[in-house]
Formats: sequence, C-alpha cells, structure tokens
Amino acid sequence: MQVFFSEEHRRHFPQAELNGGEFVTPFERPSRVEYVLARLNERGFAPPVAPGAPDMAVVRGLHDAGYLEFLEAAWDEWKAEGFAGEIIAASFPARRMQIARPPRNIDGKVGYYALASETAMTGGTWTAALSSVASAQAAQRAVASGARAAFGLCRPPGHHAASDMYGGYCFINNAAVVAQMFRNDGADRVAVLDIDFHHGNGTQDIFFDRGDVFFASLHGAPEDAFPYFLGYADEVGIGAGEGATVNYPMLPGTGYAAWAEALDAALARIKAWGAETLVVSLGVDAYKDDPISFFKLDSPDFIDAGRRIGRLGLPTVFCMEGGYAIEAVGINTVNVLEGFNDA
Ligand SMILES: NCCCNCCCCCS
Ligand SMILES: [Zn+2]
Repeated sequence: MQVFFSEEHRRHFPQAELNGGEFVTPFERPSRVEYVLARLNERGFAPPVAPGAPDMAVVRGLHDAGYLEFLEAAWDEWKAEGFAGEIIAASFPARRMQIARPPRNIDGKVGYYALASETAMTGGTWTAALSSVASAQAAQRAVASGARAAFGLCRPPGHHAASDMYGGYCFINNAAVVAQMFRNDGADRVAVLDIDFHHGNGTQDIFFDRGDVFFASLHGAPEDAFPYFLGYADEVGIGAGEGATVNYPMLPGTGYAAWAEALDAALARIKAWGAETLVVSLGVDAYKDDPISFFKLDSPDFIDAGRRIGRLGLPTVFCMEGGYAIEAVGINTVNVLEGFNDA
C-alpha cells in the first residue's frame, strides 16, 4: 500500500491549544506523523511519496469560496489588526444571532468560520492544509489508477472541516475531497467510513443532502464528546441524501466488542447501499490511552478493524485523521493498514 505524505505539515504547529482553561501544547502536533512514519518503515512499507501541488478545483467545489479566501488571508489580516498571538476564535455567532453574515473584522470573521476555540491557526497553517489535501489527492489517484488501496498520511486532519467551517484541528476536508474525486472519476456511489473517535461533522455536513456519497461514522456520543452538536443516530440525511448518513454514537468506556458491532453494521450498510469505492477517515483516537477520548480499544483491535474493512473488498483510500496517544499512534494506524492488507 503506497503512502503519500508531505513534510510541509510542519508549517502548522501552533504553540498552544486551549484545553480546560489552560494553554497546553497542542494534542495535534508534528510528532504524531513521525511515529506513524517510523512504524511504516519498521513494518516494511515502501517509503512515502511526496505529493505534488493540490488540485484546487475539487477543493473549491466542496469548500465555500469565502471560507477558502478567509483561510488563506487570515494570518495577514490578524497581524494587520495588531494581534500579537496566534489566531484563536473568541466570538461566535450564537443562538438567535446573525449566523449567516460574516463580519468585516478579522476577529469576528475568525469566530464566524470557527466551530471551536481549541484550534489555533498560524502563518503556516494554510500551506500545511494544502499539503495535507495534496497527500489525500495523490492517494486517490493511486487507487483510481488501479491500486487496491493507498494511504494519505494527512496532517492537519480534515473530517471536522465543513464547507465553511474549521475546527477540531481541521481546515480542509481531505476525505470529502477524495470522495468527490472518485465521483468525478465516474464512480456513481462512494462511501466514507469515519472510524475516528470524534464524529466527522464536517464530512457529514458536506454530503448530508447528497445521495451519491454515503457517510457512516462511529464516535463518542455527542452528549459526551466533541464536536458535541452533531452525530446523533437520528441524523440520516435530508432530501436526496436521506438514508445516506448513518451515525453510531457510543458511550464512554465502549470497548472493542461493541465498537466492532457498530463497525460491522456500518460496513453492512455501505455494502447494501452499493458503494463502489471507499474512503476511510482513519483516526485512531478510539484507543484506550488516548488523552482526549473515551473508548477502550487496544492496539491489536485496530488490526482486526482493518481486516473487517478489507473484507468489504472495495478500492480504498485511507486519510489520516486523529490519534493523540503519541507513542501508540504509529502502531495503531499501521495496524489498521496491515489488517486491511491481510484481508
Ligand atoms: N481540548 C479537548 C477537546 C478536544 N477538542 C477537539 C478535538 C478534535 C479531535 C480531532 S480528531
Ligand atoms: Zn478524533
């Protein structure tokens, strides 16, 4: 399985994340991918290939133009406003306010486009996000050219990014871009399976009213887990998309047996729906020692999960999402890939 990865991810490393009223070292940090790279090498994967420039046409087809302009210009505008720190959202369009009118002021614009305050942006975030989606796109092209599967070692992740929202460490929705590329290549039905601990609110939102891309997510129940405000089991899609979204929210302490039941249910739905290609939002923060999650999967469970996904028998692109138990993120991520390869 070919891996695609860009060193440009390093341009995104905020100095702080707001967590529990403190500024801490961001959980989503560059060393995460170093552990994945080391494990890939240890397990004999071919050296990762650096992607070329991103194909912005498909990115623009999924993300709002104003949002992309905001992401690209934010740092300069933030600095021009005289702010000394990194970009952190502080004012949000809350209930019964004007939620569809972006302010002119950059502080207001940041809050308009952000879904949470934990995700800081720096002068290198935009470039890093472009390199991340370029890795995902290169993985899609490898599969579109005949490979059974490929892995976009994407950093920053993407599944929380909606067409016009960033947060949860995400800016451009890599998995959604890959799904759209499969559609553009002629696949009538594409499925996205999100096994990250956190609900892929951005991916769901992008495809919620579409009947050509199926979205299935296993995640911490929104009552208890970020992103909190999406991911309920009664969210099934609207309009042409009705029946093309399925959510499996699960409670704190969920172990692999129950999680695997949800995985099998999701895989059965994807198969019954008639998906021709599969995109996996590969987060491994369902791991028992993950610092910001509450499931209890152990490392061998990720091998079995990969095997179950592989048995679906679909051309598959894996996009790296979360996983914050830094010492284990490499083992757990590569375990999924190896389980898939063994299927
Ligand atoms: N400060 C702890 C809350 C975490 N909030 C963002 C989580 C994003 C996960 C991305 S996979
Ligand atoms: Zn996550």
